[in-house]
Amino acid sequence: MPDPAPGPSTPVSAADHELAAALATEAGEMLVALRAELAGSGPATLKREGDRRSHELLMARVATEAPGDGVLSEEGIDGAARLGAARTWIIDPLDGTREYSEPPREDWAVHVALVVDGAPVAGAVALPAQGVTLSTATPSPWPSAVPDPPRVIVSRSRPPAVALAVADALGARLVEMGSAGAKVAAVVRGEADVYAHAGGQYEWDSCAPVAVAQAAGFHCSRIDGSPLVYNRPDPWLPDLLVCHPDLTDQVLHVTGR
Ligand SMILES: Nc1ncnc2c1ncn2[C@@H]1O[C@H](COP(=O)(O)O)[C@@H](OP(=O)(O)O)[C@H]1O
Ligand SMILES: [Mg+2]
Repeated sequence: MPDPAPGPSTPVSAADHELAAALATEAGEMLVALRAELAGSGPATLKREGDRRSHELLMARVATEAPGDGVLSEEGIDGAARLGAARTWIIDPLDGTREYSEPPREDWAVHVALVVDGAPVAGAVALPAQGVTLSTATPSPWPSAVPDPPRVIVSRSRPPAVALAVADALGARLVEMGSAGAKVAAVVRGEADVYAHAGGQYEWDSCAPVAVAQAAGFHCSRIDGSPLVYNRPDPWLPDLLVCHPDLTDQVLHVTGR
């Protein structure tokens, strides 16, 4: 009999997967309603109130539903408690804040992930304007065949040179989209094949998307192929590769393994 695979020392239950999905969906529904309520009030108000209200909702819900766990949120004040916690929730209350402030754009997301021993073990990415939540509670179908030409998805405001180099090497078509969560969701849903990012991001930008993509069979790593490790003292995690497993070797050949 083979040795059991190494895994987190703290059990993760079905309830954790369901909680991640429920929280991301709930915050997303609030954000959709808030966007309608604030129609006409301008992008700065939408950005400020969207970030703040979603963070407040999620912090209150985690405190009630998972009281002993640590939390790291983009909009919170970080402390040392999460580093000593056996389980830590890593949350981006509104990813693609800029796109949220530009209705009717749909490329923004809510990220909720649970990290144990540095690994995202449960997570959800809500795409509230599309009425969709991807989660580890019900993993998305395994990747289907890569089309010809493949599609490389990039930031609409700051596409990194590495993504353009990958697209060039693969003879791929570029697809522009806001939000890290929306881009990873597009890969998981078969609307793109590679998301290669470099130059800046934080753990909350990629943690829940990576939980969802890994559960659906996609390759997830740093841009050089090394593992993504979460809940470190410094949440700066500037690069990311999520791609169709059939393209991993070709992409890593370009991005520097
Ligand atoms: N160079 C950089 N430095 C810091 N954060 C970056 C970044 N490039 C992208 N991000 C963050 O990654 C998310 C997706 O960005 P993009 O849409 O450009 O791909 C955004 O998160 P937020 O909207 O939560 O701030 C954005 O702030
Ligand atoms: Mg973000």
